[in-house]
Amino acid sequence: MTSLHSVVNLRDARKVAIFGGTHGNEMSGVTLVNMWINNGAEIQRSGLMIKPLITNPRAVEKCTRYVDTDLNRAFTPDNLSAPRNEDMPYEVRRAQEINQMFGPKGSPDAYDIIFDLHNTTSNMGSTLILESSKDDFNLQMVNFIKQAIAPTSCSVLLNEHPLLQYSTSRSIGKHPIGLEVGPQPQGVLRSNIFESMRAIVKHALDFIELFNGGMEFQPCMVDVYRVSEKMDYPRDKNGNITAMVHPNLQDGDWKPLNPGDPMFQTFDGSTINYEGGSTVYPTFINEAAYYEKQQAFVMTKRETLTANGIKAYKI
Ligand SMILES: CC(=O)N[C@@H](CC(=O)O)C(=O)O
Ligand SMILES: [Zn+2]
Repeated sequence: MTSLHSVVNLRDARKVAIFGGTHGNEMSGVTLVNMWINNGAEIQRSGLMIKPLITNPRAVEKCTRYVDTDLNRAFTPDNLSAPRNEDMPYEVRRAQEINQMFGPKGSPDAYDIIFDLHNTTSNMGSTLILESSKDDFNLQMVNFIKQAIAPTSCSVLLNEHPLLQYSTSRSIGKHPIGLEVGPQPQGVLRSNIFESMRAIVKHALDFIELFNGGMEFQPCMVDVYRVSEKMDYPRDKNGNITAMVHPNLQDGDWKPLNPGDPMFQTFDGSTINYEGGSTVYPTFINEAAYYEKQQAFVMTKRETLTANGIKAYKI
């Protein structure tokens, strides 16, 4: 391909974690991880240490997103370094425990790859979530997965925004990767969503095995949707919503929203249009968990990233 992008040598990846139940009511990840804890044959790969973990067992038990605070926002430097005490929110204590087991975040001891399994009530299909546009390993893995499941589509959401990025459970690993599959209601298990998630995890593990085995992956391009802005529902002065996602936008995740297109519908039937200056690609449209986060959907822009080729070197 180009001389700009070459093949780089990376250390092989030996320690892999699969997190489920970071949100206790997202049932595909909870069920798959519990299944793999009982019998890990399906996720074993030669030369790999693969550890499935229920990250928020109390929330899973209650079938709720979280108990005290959102675990997938809790892995901040402040939380992780706070002196331990019993009055801390449960999820902050749990974040410290998980960081000890799979991190420490930013250290050479951290797990190489952490998959975190989520479900959304939005019509997003299968989506891989990246936190860096520069991570050649993850970009190559995503490219491999996309090709493996084609013609079924798998979108890539890049959350690399200075203000909108958050401190995820997976962020303690060297190569954090989220897997978000929907639509699936909270607390519900749907076979199609479960199987899509399962297939993607298996392809990802195949990729890691091939990489460790010495396969060289050529430079590639990956189409991504980069998070640019979040959009709240229209609200009154008490904070109550005054409009719903417009029927034209509902379930239209990843479809272009052009200036002037309908966005919300008020209870008395009037339409609120998108007034932005350029086309965006909304996703997480009407996600149930985001009402409390004042978010009706997130806007993204399309971009093509280029990844270096990669090859493992052994030490
Ligand atoms: C619906 C949902 O929980 N989505 C995840 C996305 C992610 O893992 O980055 C979250 O907000 O934490
Ligand atoms: Zn989630």
